[in-house]
Amino acid sequence: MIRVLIIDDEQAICMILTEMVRSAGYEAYAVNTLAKGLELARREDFDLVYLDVALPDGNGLSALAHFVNLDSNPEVVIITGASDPKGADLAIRSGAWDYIDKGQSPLDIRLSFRQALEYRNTKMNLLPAKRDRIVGSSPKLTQCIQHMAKAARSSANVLIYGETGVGKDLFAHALHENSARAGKPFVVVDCAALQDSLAVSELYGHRKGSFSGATETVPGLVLQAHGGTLFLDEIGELDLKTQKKFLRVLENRTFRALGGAHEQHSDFRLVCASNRDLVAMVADNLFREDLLFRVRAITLELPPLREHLQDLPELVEYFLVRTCRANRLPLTSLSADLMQMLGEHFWPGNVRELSQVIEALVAAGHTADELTPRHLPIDLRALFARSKAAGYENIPVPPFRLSPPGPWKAFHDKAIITAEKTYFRDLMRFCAGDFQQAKAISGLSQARLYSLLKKHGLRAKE
Ligand SMILES: Nc1ncnc2c1ncn2[C@@H]1O[C@H](COP(=O)(O)OP(=O)(O)OP(=O)(O)O)[C@@H](O)[C@H]1O
Repeated sequence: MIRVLIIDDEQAICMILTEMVRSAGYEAYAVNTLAKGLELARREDFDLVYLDVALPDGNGLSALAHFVNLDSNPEVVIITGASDPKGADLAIRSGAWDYIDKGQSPLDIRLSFRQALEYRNTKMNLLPAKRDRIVGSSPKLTQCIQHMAKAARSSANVLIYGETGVGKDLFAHALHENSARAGKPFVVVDCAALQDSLAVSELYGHRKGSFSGATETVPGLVLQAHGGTLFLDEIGELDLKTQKKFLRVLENRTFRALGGAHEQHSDFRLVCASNRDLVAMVADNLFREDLLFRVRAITLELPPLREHLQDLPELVEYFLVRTCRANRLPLTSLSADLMQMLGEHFWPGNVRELSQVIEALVAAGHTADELTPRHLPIDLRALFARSKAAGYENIPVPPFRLSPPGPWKAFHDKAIITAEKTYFRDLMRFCAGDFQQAKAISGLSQARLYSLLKKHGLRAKE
């Protein structure tokens, strides 16, 4: 939807322009001071700005550059009650789309409006997207690239959704590269690795002496992203306390470092990624609804690889060339039956899994003229066979994790018990039940080995 901002202190002009915009089916917002106009335009995206010259708190022409350089890069039409050729010349040279006199006929004003919108439409659709390192030209992927490029031209917060390995990080980076902030910092926050106790210091920084061990004043990631893009990867992993604090930062882009006396400001554009279903997490009280609304002004959903298999040959070629080059090996190719096998696989790990499969293939078959199914690692061959036999529809989709993984301690304890059990089962199998040999290999004391075997229901030969 086209959005138009009107900045004029004359009520009548605001009404005429608002009426013109709304009757054309678009959104109009009118304010009567420069400060309010700038504040609104920095907060929200506009396609077109009508800017008066003589405003109560400043001169519109002098503020023109602030509007032209906004992330949304709106078209600006200067409106004046006292037009003069010098002012018109200056306005156009400074990036305004048009310069109109309030005394012009309504017909002329409408004509200028239509032309500005036509220009805007052409500009928005024709700018080619920089693909960064995104490979693939299927209709699905092309559409995602177009959405990404469109999102990049606004300043709205973007949430990138998709299963693991579909390219969320890649798209987040491409979005930054396509935005007006390209060339400025692109700061990644790995929310899954953010430890609860250190989250504040990592995000907002700390002052020297603010806690034992704080020997230096360190800027946080939020400040490092000033002028550029802050990318919150796996935002669903943020704990509720950190979510609450970050929501406040998002509202006005100000924060306070640990031990800091003053609020600091960071002008960052926010992009987030998640492979978890944040809506379900909201229902389970694991994610704040207000934060979700803020971060998903624009949503970009990336398809799993099995839904754009037309890209498989291009991706295979890309990873093959990349792997052979990195290992200084001659370029090789894939046999037709191997290609067919890859095309029939379900790809639960998506493009990341494909890149790993190609690396494994090259490692196993770099001396062969051609890579064939026999160069696939045995477990992959078995997996491919299983998924082929089961048929796509019988294999559970590796979805967003719909239920929370639960507390870390329970997960950790369970994982340890499983690993222990595997170890002692393997140990006793290797030793054919010989307790003394098992004791020697494991390095455990007699009593400890007994108790662990008992715990896991295993028995030794006396
Ligand atoms: N379309 C693509 N073209 C080229 N490489 C891709 C593409 N999609 C993904 N990749 C590669 O696959 C790997 C995984 O991508 P990425 O890390 O962006 O996925 P992700 O969706 O963020 O995964 P996760 O949710 O696990 O963090 C990376 O090496 C990335 O470069």
